[in-house]
Amino acid sequence: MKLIEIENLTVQLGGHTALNNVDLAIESGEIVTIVGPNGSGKSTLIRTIIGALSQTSGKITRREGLRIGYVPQRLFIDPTLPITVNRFLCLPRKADPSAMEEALSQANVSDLATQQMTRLSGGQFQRVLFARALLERPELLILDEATQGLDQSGSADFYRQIADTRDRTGCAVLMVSHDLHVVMSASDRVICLNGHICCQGKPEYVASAPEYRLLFGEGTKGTLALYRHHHHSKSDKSEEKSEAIE
Ligand SMILES: Nc1ncnc2c1ncn2[C@@H]1O[C@H](COP(=O)(O)OP(=O)(O)OP(=O)(O)O)[C@@H](O)[C@H]1O
Repeated sequence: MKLIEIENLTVQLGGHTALNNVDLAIESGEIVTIVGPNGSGKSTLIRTIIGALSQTSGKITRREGLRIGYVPQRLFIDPTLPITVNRFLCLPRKADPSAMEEALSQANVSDLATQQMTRLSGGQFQRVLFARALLERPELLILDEATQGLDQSGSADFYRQIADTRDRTGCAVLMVSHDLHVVMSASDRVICLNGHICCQGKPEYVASAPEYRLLFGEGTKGTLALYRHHHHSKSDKSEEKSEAIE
């Protein structure tokens, strides 16, 4: 079932065309990752989907009553403002204590409930933002470079958590990432964006697509190795294709 359908989306910002004729649909339960160079319109796409930006033309159809959980790239909290994790989770509206406990546990930060937000490490902070998004009981979880500032193993842990959440709740996930090496293996579908969609498909297909290689170069061996590591029992044709290009 389609949760979101985007048709012919064009977004102009200050006279600059950030997105041009983008078509995209997100199906229930799939993990979709958007990759693309700096300035390629990734955040613009996400922000238009959540309604923070308006499209210049085109159409976005959201399934009626769709619950979206959003994890931003970063969030500024005034360092002089004392606020605990539990209180933060109650913004903008009060949350049920057992739901907060559950969300923190799912994000693997149960022990941080009474900590001050300003004392959290970058990784802990992002996990709390993730817990906050989970409180919405999202059918679609949207993450905009949520692992920015995390090291590679921290990012890999974070993506594992996201995949676990999808497996447990059946939510779809749409995320933007620069962590090509780890994110490809965690995705069902990768969309390569550069103002328009250059190519899209299964991770191993995109990694070998000429359009992707033009943008990111040939250095995808790590991606493919990791992909195979997670899916070594598969022996479908696409797997053979990813073997063949190394
Ligand atoms: N308010 C604005 N006015 C004019 N141009 C803008 C505005 N906001 C963004 N842009 C431009 O739109 C383009 C897309 O920006 P966007 O932030 O969506 O890219 P991105 O792919 O998310 O980049 P990054 O990987 O660096 O986060 C960029 O060229 C950017 O300079």
